[in-house]
Amino acid sequence: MSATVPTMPGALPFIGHGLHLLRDPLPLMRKANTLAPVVRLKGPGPDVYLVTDPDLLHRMLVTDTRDYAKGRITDGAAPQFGPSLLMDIHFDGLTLFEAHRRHRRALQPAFHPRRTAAQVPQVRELTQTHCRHWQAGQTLRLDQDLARLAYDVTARTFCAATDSMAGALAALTASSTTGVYWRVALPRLGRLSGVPGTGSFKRAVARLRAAVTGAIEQHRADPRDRGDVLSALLSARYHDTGEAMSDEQIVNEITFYMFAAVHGIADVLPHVFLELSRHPDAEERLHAELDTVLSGRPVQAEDLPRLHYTRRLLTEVMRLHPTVWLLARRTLRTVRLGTTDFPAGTEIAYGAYAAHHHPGIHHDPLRFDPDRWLPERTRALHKVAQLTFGTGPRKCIGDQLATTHMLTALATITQHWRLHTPPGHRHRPTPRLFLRPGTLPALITQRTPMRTTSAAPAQS
Ligand code: HEM
Repeated sequence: MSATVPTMPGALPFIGHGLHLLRDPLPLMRKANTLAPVVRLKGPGPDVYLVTDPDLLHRMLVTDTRDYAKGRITDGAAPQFGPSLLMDIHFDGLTLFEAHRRHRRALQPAFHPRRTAAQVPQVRELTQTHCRHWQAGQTLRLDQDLARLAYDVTARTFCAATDSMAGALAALTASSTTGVYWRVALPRLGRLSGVPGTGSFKRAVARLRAAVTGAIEQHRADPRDRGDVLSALLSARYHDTGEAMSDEQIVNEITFYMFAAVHGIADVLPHVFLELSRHPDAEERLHAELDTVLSGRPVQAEDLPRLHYTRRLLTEVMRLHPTVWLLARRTLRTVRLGTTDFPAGTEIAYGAYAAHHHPGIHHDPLRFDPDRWLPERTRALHKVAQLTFGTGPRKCIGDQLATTHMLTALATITQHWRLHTPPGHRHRPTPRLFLRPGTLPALITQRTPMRTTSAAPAQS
């Protein structure tokens, strides 16, 4: 079957492309786009087939999704976090597809838009408090500083929890991306105890699980809806049996959600400020929109749908710097992709980074252009043009929540502050499990929002 699939150049004996994937995978992803609809990556373990063609991606993720399991993600992450929605979930008598649908249906109400919108004041206040320690003229490590904000926002909106939970989340994030990535990139090596991040990662997961267990006890002792995700999961029920989830399952879910959620404010927002530093025209338009829509007052949930340019900017930053840049599937039966049949058990990968940089999907893909997301222009785009949160039945369940948190924090910060990377700063992102911004210094200056009389939606 694989005779028709070209192999990515540069494979090394024994480890194949493993070292490239650990060291500098982003150029490899762009190169794959130029080679073929499906490209073989060699590994120390089984070969992985990276799908780059947009129509094949759509088939794999949307129309033929029943033919695939999560594969490596489950192998790499489930033993550490416990099985949860992101991974392969099994219920007796149901196919993998049906089991996922049943589980997702029970969890979905926790992410209802009304619940998410109700978190805006909390996220705004946490951001305002966080920024109080900033001083004009100061240079910050933006990557570290915004990560601290992300831990606070995540701990409070997911578990109504305070500092100790945020501390556990910080420890997990610091130790995790390398350790988990090694397990996913090189599953066999990942089982060895000397793999970077392994010991501290396991301790950090245990610490966060203990903190979530403590939060469950507190919620049970005082059972009221705190507006957080945990309150909603405690009242979640399976539609067919009316059963609640076990506490262990809730801990699995919440631990993994928080692990994922941090990366919005912690990783996407630094990339936003990087792009604003590079594109003063975009910064000017952002400020103009915020001043027109907010007129100097703090952002509210009702403002978010009117921040059209801010949303486009965020979408474009996540196109160029997609946090979840590479994902995997495993075929459950023989599937045909293009002209090749792949037998059951084949490892398949897809990447938001590759798709977002594919010249057949995006015109001039390296160019930063928030207006490519204007409604009249998106209509012409391929269905897989936006894979930041995946697509199809396995699309991110937290996409709206993450977007709401990011927009709220971004609007609150940029109303009053400019954060510019110093001239000559060389951006070195770290693509591990998540695409992180790397070291990102930023000089802070203050700005005073213009107070306009009109509160009409901005036409930017
Ligand atoms: C900027 C932040 C985030 C990004 C970029 C992101 C990205 C993604 C992507 C690309 C997928 C698709 C996975 C696949 O195709 O295999 C996904 C799935 C998922 N995400 Fe997120 N995510 C983010 C935030 C969150 C948050 C806040 C949560 C909290 C609940 C979350 C929970 C999940 C879950 C549970 C899934 C699996 C959904 C399913 O299989 O039904 N993510 N995410």
